[in-house]
Amino acid sequence: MVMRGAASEVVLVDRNRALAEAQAQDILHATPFAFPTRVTAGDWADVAGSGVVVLSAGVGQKPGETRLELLGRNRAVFADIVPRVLEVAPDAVLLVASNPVDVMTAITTELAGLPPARVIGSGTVLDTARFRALLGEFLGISPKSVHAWVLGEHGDSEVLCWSSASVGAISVEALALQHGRPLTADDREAIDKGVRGAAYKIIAGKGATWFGIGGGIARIVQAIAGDERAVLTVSTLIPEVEGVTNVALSLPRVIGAKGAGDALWPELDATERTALRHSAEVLKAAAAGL
Ligand SMILES: NC(=O)C1=CN([C@@H]2O[C@H](COP(=O)(O)OP(=O)(O)OC[C@H]3O[C@@H](n4cnc5c(N)ncnc54)[C@H](O)[C@@H]3O)[C@@H](O)[C@H]2O)C=CC1
Ligand SMILES: CC(=O)C(=O)O
Repeated sequence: MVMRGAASEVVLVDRNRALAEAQAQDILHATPFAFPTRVTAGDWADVAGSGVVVLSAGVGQKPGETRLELLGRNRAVFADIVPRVLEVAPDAVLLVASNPVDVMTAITTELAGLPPARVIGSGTVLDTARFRALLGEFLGISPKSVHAWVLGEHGDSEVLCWSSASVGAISVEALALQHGRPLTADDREAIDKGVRGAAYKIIAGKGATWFGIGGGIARIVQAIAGDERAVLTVSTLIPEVEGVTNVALSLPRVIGAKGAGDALWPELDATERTALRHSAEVLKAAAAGL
């Protein structure tokens, strides 16, 4: 957030106060090279008046663990922190990052008793970024100029929307052909694996993922703070998707000061539509299991 100038003030709250203070100092020292942000460590009272509260407390995956396996532990953490946040910042947009982020978004919406628009999960903002980055690498094009989306669960059942992936006014497939390097089934599989398996690979190497999600969270906060009406793939509780009711998952949504606005219902091919239904069913079952 400091590197993007997404906030005028950032307060870090962690039950490990020494850690929050150390991180706050370290980040503050980057501000002369970034944006003039006030960065402090604080207690819940210091969250008062926030426009956005990012909820990232809890446990992360150990190597090989799935996101859904974290559910019970992180639900208990959120049952502790969500009421504390609402007590001091009742008007904030809540932005959930803790995993499994879709089910945690549904749980937070319920715990907070807020309209779904005010409780956003970072969802597939990160997977979408990974997809764009890998397609950009393959095509030799800036990832910022690649328009491609990952929908559904932020997790194993996520849906890479190949049918609508484009650059400029041309599909990625046609562009790859124009470049004389057609996108083969093996290329697609490698990109799919690179997106879907990214967290497992990074966690095996360094214990956690930091920078991709940091960039994604900052982008969402910036869109809220600037009331941008930017389209980002985030998770919110949806009454119905592909026949599955009352489930939180990612679709492209319009993000502004009030949180997540309308979904842009994507044009999907039959395989993607089936995969989105499966993803919704996986998430619904995980929430029901709890
Ligand atoms: N949505 C996404 O794309 C991503 C989600 N994550 C998720 O974010 C969460 C955090 O990940 P990391 O920062 O790597 O973990 P971490 O273990 O480094 O940090 C979690 C922090 O939460 C604090 N905490 C735990 N319970 C608390 C409570 N009741 N009150 C206040 N603080 C509390 C801990 O002291 C710890 O410092 C995990 O669930 C992880 O899976 C991580 C990366 C990407
Ligand atoms: C940890 C996680 O959810 C990710 O990096 O995708």
